[in-house]
Amino acid sequence: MASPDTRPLAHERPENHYRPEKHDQPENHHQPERPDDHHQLDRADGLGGLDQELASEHRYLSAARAALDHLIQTARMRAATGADIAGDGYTAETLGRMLRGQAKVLTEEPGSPLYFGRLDFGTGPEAGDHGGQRYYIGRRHLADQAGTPLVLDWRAPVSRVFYQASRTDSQGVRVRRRFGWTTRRNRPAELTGFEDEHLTGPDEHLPPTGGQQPGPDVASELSRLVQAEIERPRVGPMRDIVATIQPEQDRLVRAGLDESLCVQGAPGTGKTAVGLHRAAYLLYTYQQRLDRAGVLVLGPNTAFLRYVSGVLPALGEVDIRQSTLEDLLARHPVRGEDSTAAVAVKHDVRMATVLRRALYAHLVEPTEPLTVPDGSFRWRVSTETLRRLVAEIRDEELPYGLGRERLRARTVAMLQRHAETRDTPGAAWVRRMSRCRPVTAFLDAVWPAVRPEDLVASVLGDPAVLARAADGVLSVDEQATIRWRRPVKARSAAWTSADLLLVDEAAGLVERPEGFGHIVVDEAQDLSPMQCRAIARRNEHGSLTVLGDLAQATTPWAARTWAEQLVHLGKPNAPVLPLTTGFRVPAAVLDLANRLLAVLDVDVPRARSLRSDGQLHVERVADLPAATVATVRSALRQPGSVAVIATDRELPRLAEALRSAGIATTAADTAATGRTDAVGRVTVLPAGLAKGLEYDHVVVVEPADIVAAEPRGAHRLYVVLTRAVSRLDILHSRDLPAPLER
Ligand SMILES: Nc1ncnc2c1ncn2[C@@H]1O[C@H](COP(=O)(O)OP(=O)(O)OP(=O)(O)O)[C@@H](O)[C@H]1O
Repeated sequence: MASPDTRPLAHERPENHYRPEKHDQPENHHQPERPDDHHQLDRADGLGGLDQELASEHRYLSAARAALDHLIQTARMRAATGADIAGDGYTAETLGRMLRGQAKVLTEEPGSPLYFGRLDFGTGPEAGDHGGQRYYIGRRHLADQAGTPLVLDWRAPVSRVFYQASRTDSQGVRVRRRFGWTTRRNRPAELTGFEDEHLTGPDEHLPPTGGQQPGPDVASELSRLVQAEIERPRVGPMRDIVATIQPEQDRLVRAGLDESLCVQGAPGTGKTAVGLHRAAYLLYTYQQRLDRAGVLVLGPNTAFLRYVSGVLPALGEVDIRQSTLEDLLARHPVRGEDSTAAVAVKHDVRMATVLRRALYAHLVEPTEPLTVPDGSFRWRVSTETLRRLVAEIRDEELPYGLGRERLRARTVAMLQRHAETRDTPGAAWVRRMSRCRPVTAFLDAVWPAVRPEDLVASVLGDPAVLARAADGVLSVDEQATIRWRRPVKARSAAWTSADLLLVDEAAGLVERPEGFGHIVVDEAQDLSPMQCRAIARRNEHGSLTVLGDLAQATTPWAARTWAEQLVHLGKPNAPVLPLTTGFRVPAAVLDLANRLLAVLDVDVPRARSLRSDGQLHVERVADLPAATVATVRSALRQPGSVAVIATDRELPRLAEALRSAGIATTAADTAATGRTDAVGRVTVLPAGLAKGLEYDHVVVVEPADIVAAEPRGAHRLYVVLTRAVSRLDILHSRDLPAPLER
């Protein structure tokens, strides 16, 4: 990349923060500012100089905006003429699509800030090639017409320094500047101030964040703009954290494409954010490799995916597939339902052995020679040779379908050897022999083609097939649990969700599925071994980012250790790296939730919150619906989102009480659409859907019921309590679960 031009580092002042008075009342902050977040400048201390500095920043912004406008116009013009200049229809269409896409991406975020930070390198040896340079860092690369970079992409190598440099290790940076912006609908973001950290100058200490000490890796001198961003009310869907990625997160985001990682992180430590930013980083850095292979992000449910769906497009990445595992495996609609016991057996890793055995039971040892007529000749392959070929190919452990094709090819090669004694058979001869009836009949008898659906239907529908394949693997009772009551053809089977997992396993035995270059797996603690295998076979040659928290494991088959889970995911050597600094949950709430860890029986590091600003309120009440209405009413006096979380059983009567009281609510299935109008501010959410989501104010109703509702109820309660960004109300009429009692 060409090096950005050097600009004079004029007008520097030692002050950490600057915001001119005229911008005192922004409407809607991109990085919210509160008047007391910024040191107001003493006029005698050089306001004139700082005004000049801000004026100079505004001039830079104007230049950047002009460059962006030019880019947009050029892209639009090219999109309009692209079809005419391309040589053929296909190229025209591809080019047109690309250019239209480019124009769209550029114009889609007219209001968003073009950059969020600036680095001024010093001239000492640590600055290396960057000595004396100044770089602006933003979401996208932007250059002027001459090609001079005006804004560097946050993923560019030098941008790493923006996230990693500190006073103890300045990495050559003299000043790191963060910009404050306000955004207003349909208007360009307004630059309202900036904040400087002098990393090599005299010790200018930013006030500590207060409350608990942050983790060792997090800058103990947390920037006020970063603090404000972390504490801002949550409205609408999840946003990117590109301006405020912390050093411990940045190290995970920027790990190389060949590195598989497992991130064990307590609630709100930014696992999801890290996973999404990592996907964007990898696409930028390894574009060619990943353009072909693709990147997949797997999330636990559609509400969660909807909540996070805006993050990657905001980072300019629209070609990343985001899906639930169920949707990824949905070859057929789900029409049936399993008993709890049947689901447990079908998700058990032993089913992989059962299916493999059932599949390979189709192989039959050759018992007679193969004879193939060829004009006036007849070629013959002996029984013994055929047996040897089958045994050799079996040992190669190819997918079953490829094994069949290899047997075809090797058999024809044998025939060819005979034919070569008379003639020189060419490609057409090989093709003809490959498809001739005797060869295909031989394959059908010895190595028959098997469809995955038929295999699963025969295992579940034919007790004799199941008994043979599951002998010594599943108990007789377990076999009875999963057996269909009568045989059903695959075509008319009422597949259950767990059956489709078996069909996918079977398909993976028959053929290699389409793989991805990188897969980000969120909430990975909840995956069953069979689900892990479905991911592993799509990632044989790629790498994984595994994100999760053993303490939040709520499924019956959830992992107890990462070592075990990583084996099923096919990456046994991936390092398990902790994230322990909480960005969501305030300290008071986290302290309460952490008390549950003692009964969860998992070995995880505790989270420490960066936030001391939250509120926790626990109240025993006689009338839960009435208390919920009163609590939500008072919650609505504050900005931000509100969620009422309870068991499935409790929720309808709470929703009804809210409705009767005239409080509009959003149902759980639309909970994550990011509506910010009054109707969408209150969500009623079953405890089972809360995972991965967050709300400013959470009202948890009757925790004891949440614990009692399912075998891993205490884990569920831990998830539910840690959804709160600012305020948590716990309403209960029964005794609280023991760990929560004071
Ligand atoms: N460096 C950061 N700067 C600002 N906000 C951050 C940062 N890291 C995380 N956050 C915010 O903290 C919240 C929690 O992040 P995220 O949902 O990624 O955490 P998580 O570890 O996946 O949580 P959970 O396990 O509870 O689902 C989000 O709102 C996210 O934007």
